[in-house]
Amino acid sequence: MTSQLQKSKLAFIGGGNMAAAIIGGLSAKGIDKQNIWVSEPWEVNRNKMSEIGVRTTQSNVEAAQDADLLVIAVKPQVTKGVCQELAGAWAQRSTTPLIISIAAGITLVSLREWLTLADGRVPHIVRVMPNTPALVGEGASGLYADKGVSSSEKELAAALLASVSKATEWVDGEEHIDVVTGLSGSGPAYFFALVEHLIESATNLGLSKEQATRLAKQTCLGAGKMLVESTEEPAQLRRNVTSPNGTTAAALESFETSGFKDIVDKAVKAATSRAEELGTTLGKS
Ligand SMILES: NC(=O)C1=CN([C@@H]2O[C@H](COP(=O)(O)OP(=O)(O)OC[C@H]3O[C@@H](n4cnc5c(N)ncnc54)[C@H](OP(=O)(O)O)[C@@H]3O)[C@@H](O)[C@H]2O)C=CC1
Ligand SMILES: O=C(O)[C@@H]1CCC=N1
Repeated sequence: MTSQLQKSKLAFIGGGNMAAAIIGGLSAKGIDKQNIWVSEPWEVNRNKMSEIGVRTTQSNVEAAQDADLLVIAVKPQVTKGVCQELAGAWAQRSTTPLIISIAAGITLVSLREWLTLADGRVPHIVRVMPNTPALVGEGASGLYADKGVSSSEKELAAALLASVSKATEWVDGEEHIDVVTGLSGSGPAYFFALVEHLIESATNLGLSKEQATRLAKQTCLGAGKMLVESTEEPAQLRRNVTSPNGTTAAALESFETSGFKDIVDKAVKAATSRAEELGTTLGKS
């Protein structure tokens, strides 16, 4: 973590699942919780944040007061209102925080318009697509900076995400943030769904749910660790498990006969398209 991040005042607008994951990861990394403000209207989520030890408020404007870096962590559908509220409150401020928007699909064109101050100034904005494994310091994040974002601001944004992510990737086109959303933003849910199905299948075949759960979870973790730590390609790791005419070959053939590649391809495209659609229906494309 950079010293600049350690001494920055961080504000999170919205204290839901993704904010909790990032803040939990930051807190585990030892960042000063007194430097983190969260605004959250829902008392239950606000209390969860208070229990972590960060400062909480119902007021977005109060959370954003004097912030160096502000994370917009509300649903895409409420992003416009939040941005306009903040822009209104910042009219008298000589400086504005670096904005990090994690809202799926919401484009820089929209964010810029909604965040423009009365005197025409526009805060600097970085779009980021993180994922919930940030909570355990194993996040994967894609980033794209608006024009005008300085290299030190890019470093600050990257430092925030890198402190909770093992893969922090600047993408070379804004539209690629939607692809990151379809890959790693939504990705943890794909693996959770696969594990749910594995447990159900093994339970139906006679294992106890508890045993099946332990074995499936550890298989997922072990495979993930090999993917990250091995120098071999995913395809080679797959081949290493697959004995000719053995059990894995039988399962993989079944996957392919059921159209596995196509199923995954369609799912990633569906998520990517949904992100694009959110951008066009909720804002400006
Ligand atoms: N969850 C994920 O895995 C990921 C999510 N994202 C993005 O992160 C953003 C947040 O998602 P997620 O954390 O899942 O959503 P959540 O609904 O869990 O969190 C959003 C929080 O914002 C609160 N909120 C609603 N309106 C306001 C407001 N006007 N001001 C301040 N807070 C408000 C909500 O309160 P209430 O419930 O009362 O409405 C809620 O607690 C989304 O834009 C999503 O696209 C990005 C990557 C991954
Ligand atoms: O499902 C969603 O829309 C958000 C964005 C990526 C993960 N969750």
